[in-house]
Amino acid sequence: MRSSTTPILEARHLRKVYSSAGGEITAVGDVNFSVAPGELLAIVGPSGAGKSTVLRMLTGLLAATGGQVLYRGHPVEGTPLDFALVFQDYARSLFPWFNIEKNVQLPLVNKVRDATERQRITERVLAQVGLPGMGRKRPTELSGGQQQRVAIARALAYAPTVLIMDEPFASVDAQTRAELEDLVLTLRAQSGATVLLVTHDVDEAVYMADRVIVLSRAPSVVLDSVTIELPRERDQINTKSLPAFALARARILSLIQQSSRHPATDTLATPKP
Ligand SMILES: Nc1ncnc2c1ncn2[C@@H]1O[C@H](COP(=O)(O)OP(=O)(O)OP(=O)(O)O)[C@@H](O)[C@H]1O
Repeated sequence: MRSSTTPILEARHLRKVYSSAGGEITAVGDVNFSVAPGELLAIVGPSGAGKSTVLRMLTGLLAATGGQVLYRGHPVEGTPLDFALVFQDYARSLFPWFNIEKNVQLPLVNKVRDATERQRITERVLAQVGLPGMGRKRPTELSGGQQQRVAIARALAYAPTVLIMDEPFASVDAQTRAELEDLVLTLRAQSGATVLLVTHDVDEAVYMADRVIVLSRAPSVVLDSVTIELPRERDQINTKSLPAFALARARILSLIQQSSRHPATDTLATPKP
């Protein structure tokens, strides 16, 4: 998708300086980008580039030191109600003492007042993520991949306008990872949601995204915004065999490698006076 339309989300001169006992660390230097409605935007960069920090600022969970996040043209103060978040650590994002249904329904309690309707939505999303009839089980009775499906179902139940995912598939095996990537692509096609995905995995970013933002080492800036020239319908084997896939992958990997070879001088902690 091209971003010729009005952006739904914008990062303007985002900056984040963390203060810790050892001094100050400028994690995010000056990050600027915008996201079009319905776009799937992946954010990649070297380890420690500040990808998660940028994502947390976009969600309003973390205050920026400088700059602004705009959602539909308005500054974000606190997480907008139509955002849903999925993180890497499914084991900590599900409540082990609640069954699957209850876990999926928790964020819906204030949004959908009618309990029967909540139950109907829960059953629908569990079927959509391939876990029909599993609602009465507890998270510990499910595999890691199944637990992450529940986390995705919970986000989906909320019918978000913007789905934010931070390394959502990093803790599952390669086969499950591929299945979950395809699941998110299918759900995104059905819902039309805007999706932001932080990932370490350049192949995953190219496979899933419409566009990939490449961050430099900290203090990060956007090195490039790479539009992925692949058909919208993706397939784990055929898409990855296309020349356009290899070209985008090579370009992004080379940017990350170059960035890693030239460490930014102000990455190191500056001791407090
Ligand atoms: N709460 C915090 N307090 C102090 N420093 C932090 C905090 N959170 C992150 N940092 C530092 O900010 C920098 C960026 O961290 P962040 O987790 O955003 O990067 P990342 O690109 O997501 O990393 P990775 O790819 O390794 O997951 C790192 O140097 C990290 O140590």
